[in-house]
Amino acid sequence: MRDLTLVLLSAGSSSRFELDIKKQWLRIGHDPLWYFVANKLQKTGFFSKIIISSSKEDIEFMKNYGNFTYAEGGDTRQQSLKNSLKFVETDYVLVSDIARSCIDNSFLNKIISLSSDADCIVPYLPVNDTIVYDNDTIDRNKVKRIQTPQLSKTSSLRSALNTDKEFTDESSAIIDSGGTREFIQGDEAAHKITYIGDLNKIPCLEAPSNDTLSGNGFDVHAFDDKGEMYLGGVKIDSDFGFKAHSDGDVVIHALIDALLGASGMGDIGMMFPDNDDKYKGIDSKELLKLVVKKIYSYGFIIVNVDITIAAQKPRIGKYKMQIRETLAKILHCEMQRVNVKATTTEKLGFIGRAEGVGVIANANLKYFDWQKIK
Ligand SMILES: C[C@@](CO)(OP(=O)(O)O)[C@H](O)COP(=O)(O)OP(=O)(O)OC[C@H]1O[C@@H](n2ccc(N)nc2=O)[C@H](O)[C@@H]1O
Repeated sequence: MRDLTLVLLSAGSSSRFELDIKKQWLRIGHDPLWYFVANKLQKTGFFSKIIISSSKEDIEFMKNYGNFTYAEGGDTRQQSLKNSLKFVETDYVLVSDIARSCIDNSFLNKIISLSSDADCIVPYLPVNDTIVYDNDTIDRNKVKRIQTPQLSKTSSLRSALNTDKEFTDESSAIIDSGGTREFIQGDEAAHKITYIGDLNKIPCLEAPSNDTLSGNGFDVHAFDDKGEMYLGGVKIDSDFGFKAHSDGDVVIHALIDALLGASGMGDIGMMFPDNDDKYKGIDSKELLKLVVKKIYSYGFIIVNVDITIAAQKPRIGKYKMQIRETLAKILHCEMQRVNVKATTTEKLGFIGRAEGVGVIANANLKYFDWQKIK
């Protein structure tokens, strides 16, 4: 058995998937698709290391799930592969697209254990349809539908990728550089998810968990005797604002922490450090929009949020509806799923002494149910 590294390419933008969610973040139970695939392949014991190529911002979140080696993706599949090869120390490397999510062990074992001295071992499927190429009908027996995973000699692949030409698979690059490849019978089950309709052709994927994921957020800001006041994205009539690095919208900050908490993405200070000039005076609605985009792209949907504003002043009542409308629009959910409460502390503590405002928020999320759209 060869000493082997697995490279899983998962840095795609899912541009052809036409949903807010990136396909590698579809959930199988509680597991994102990329983790479902990496975990399954890790359990085969075939690989001395598993390298996953993904976008820089996704890698931060992915580290929550597993102790794989993460390589920053590039603008193209080939660039992502080159970046991943920097971490490969074995003579052989198996490269697969995360979107081929149902590779079974017998298929994998057939590729890995093939005794061949070719630079690349390539699974393919025959073509059953009539093929017309540039208006000419061609011999379909000479046509192959190439699949991954492909097994390459690491040195051959590295030198083959030392080119300005772009290839969509390893074997094409290796052949172009004068290397050799051996074809092996592919597997229909190793179908690649490209379009939403492909979800019907991936038998091994189970439905996402129906659990509700709950998170909470808490934030406080002291009053400042100058500046404008915003709460829940709404301008509040007052001659004082909040002491803060941003616009001090303590409602949105608590809500962001509730969303980050429910999705397991840490907290607001990790995502928007309060010593980063980029966020000085920033409209907190922009921070919320960034968080909501991540929530949806990572495969969550927002069920409801509930916010309690503890303040002796300002009076919140007349702003509640406007706050709910503003937040619901940013959260992409109906207004009845956004509840806003206000309370005083009966003049007790720093809030009762009107030194500042405290907010507690709760958010409930579910996983996007892709089974309903396929
Ligand atoms: C919105 C922003 C950006 O402009 O600033 P403000 O406008 O509120 O000042 C920040 O995201 C607002 O982050 P927030 O988390 O409320 O600030 P802090 O309470 O100071 O915490 C900053 C960071 O320190 C960490 N932290 C905080 C308290 C603590 N005892 N230990 C910690 O390690 C937290 O994990 C957080 O990520």
